[in-house]
Amino acid sequence: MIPQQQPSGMPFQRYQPFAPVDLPDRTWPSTTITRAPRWLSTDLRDGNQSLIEPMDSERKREIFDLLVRIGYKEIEVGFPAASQTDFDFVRGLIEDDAIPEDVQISVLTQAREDLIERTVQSLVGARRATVHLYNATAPEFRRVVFGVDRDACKAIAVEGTRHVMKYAEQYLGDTGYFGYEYSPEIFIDTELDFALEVCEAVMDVWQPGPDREIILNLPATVERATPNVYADQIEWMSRNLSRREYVCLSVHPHNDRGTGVASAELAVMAGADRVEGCLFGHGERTGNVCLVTLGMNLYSQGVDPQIDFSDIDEIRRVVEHCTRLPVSPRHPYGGDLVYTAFSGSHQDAIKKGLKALEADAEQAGVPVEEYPWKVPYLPIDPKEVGRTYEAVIRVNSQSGKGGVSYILHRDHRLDLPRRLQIEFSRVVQEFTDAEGGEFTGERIWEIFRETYLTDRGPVAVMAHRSATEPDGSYRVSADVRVRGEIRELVGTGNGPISAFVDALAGVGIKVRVVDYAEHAMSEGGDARAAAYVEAEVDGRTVWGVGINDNITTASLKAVCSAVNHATRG
Ligand SMILES: CC(=O)SCCNC(=O)CCNC(=O)[C@H](O)C(C)(C)COP(=O)(O)OP(=O)(O)OC[C@H]1O[C@@H](n2cnc3c(N)ncnc32)[C@H](O)[C@@H]1OP(=O)(O)O
Ligand SMILES: CC(C)C(=O)C(=O)O
Repeated sequence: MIPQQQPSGMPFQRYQPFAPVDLPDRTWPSTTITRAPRWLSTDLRDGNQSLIEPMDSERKREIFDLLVRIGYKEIEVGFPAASQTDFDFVRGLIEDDAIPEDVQISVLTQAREDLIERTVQSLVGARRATVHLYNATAPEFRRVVFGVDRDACKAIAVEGTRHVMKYAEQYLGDTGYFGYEYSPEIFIDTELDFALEVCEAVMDVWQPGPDREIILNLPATVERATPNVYADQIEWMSRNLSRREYVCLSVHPHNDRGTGVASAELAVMAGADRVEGCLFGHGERTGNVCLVTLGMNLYSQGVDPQIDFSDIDEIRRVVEHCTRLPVSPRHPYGGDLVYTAFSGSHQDAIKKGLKALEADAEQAGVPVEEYPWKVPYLPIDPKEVGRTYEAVIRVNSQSGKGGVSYILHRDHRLDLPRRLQIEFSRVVQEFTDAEGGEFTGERIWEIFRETYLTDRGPVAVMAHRSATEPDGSYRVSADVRVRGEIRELVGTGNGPISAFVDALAGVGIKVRVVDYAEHAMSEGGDARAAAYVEAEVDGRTVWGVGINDNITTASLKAVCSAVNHATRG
């Protein structure tokens, strides 16, 4: 019988479903994103305002320099009217000439005249700057926070815009490029017709036109709907706004439902031109949408994100240092574990995928790093964000032969035959089950050596000489330590292995070779070689391994290894 779910007992009835948008002819579901939107980083504002310990000027500057270095062109640098630290930081950027010519800084303010004046004052001398004004427009905020009706709420936005223009003229004049951004805060909960009405009224004051854009930013201040609803809202606004060609339609998703990235992506499909967010999703509560994930999602679809994430760990280090908050090891693209497979079937597929990629690239005559990436379980090539393949496959009790043999190949260039992979992974499994935790490459190598490359056991070959007899048979004479005593053993066969097996039979050690493989471990004449022998010894079928500069020596060692392995059990 299928198990029946039980009522949770939690008071879910207190919550209402989000009302959908009536947009039956929506077009966004059938669009695709073919180029990066404009990005605005608000790490230094929304990101900073939500830290346990807000950044000091040094940390803010470190983030600013990082953002510039990796390619962000629009950076919200603070809320200058909020504190002397924020004000001084903006002044420092301008006075130190730290803002490249092609970077536009922006600053946020409430729609309060004194705050607007101070905000504009912070920008004196800036080459390119935007004032970003906001007021909440949602019904609950009109009622509870501001105690205003629709008209009074709209008037706050309109008056605020006038004040921005007045003080910009007074303090900034024509000294640089001055931009304006307006956000109906809590847009996601605002009636669409009212959001439109407020934005239109703001535009009537700002008068956007050629070379005078307005940024209208429609925030999901608290993400409360599924991403498709946000997309509908954005498409509706995009369709209904007048002067659309002069409007940069911007979105500002938060991540309260854990769908901030999806909301941003669907919003771009629905017509948004610009996305505001933070590196690694810092920001109020669950954070702003993560700019790293958005950028790398585009990258993984073959679209240039216009941001350089090639040293993702450096980006993460700076962000962790400045925010004093860790990035989760599971964070898309930048987390420590996101390119790592522990489980057997994943490791197996990755190992095969990497091998196939190399082979396909070689066949196509293209360097592997230029060949179209297609490796199971890895959406992108970790090397492109500065990771190596070292961390891709890691071994614990969930791992199988694929992972173990991958590590032996990666670290020691050993290509274990399939049945040896199976045998050795069982050996490793016994250790991982008993000891728990992760097994490093060194630990796996130690177990491999203890299992196959030790001389512990009844036989060890010390030296050998061989010759081809007149009848074409092969003759081996070998100095062998047999049960603690050095003996010279002689045997014949159709090759060195069968001759050596014949020699061992002379001292009562019965070996039947079932399978054999060998390969060079590196290229060139002086390459070391690995030999693998699967042999039946005393009724047990086991593998032995020999490694030596000389392939014959490696083969004889592999036979001894099988004997010793079988005897030790
Ligand atoms: C969604 C967002 O992230 S918005 C950005 C939020 N970020 C911040 O608030 C960080 C910086 N803020 C601050 O440091 C402070 O809020 C300051 C310095 C700007 C203002 O401080 P205070 O004057 O003490 O006001 P306070 O912070 O309590 O703000 C609430 C007042 O501002 C009003 N208000 C809030 N937002 C706005 C707005 N966008 N436009 C106009 N008035 C606003 C409220 O109605 C309230 O007014 P009341 O006191 O008359 O009831
Ligand atoms: C000021 C606005 C854009 C904001 O931060 C939000 O709504 O989350």
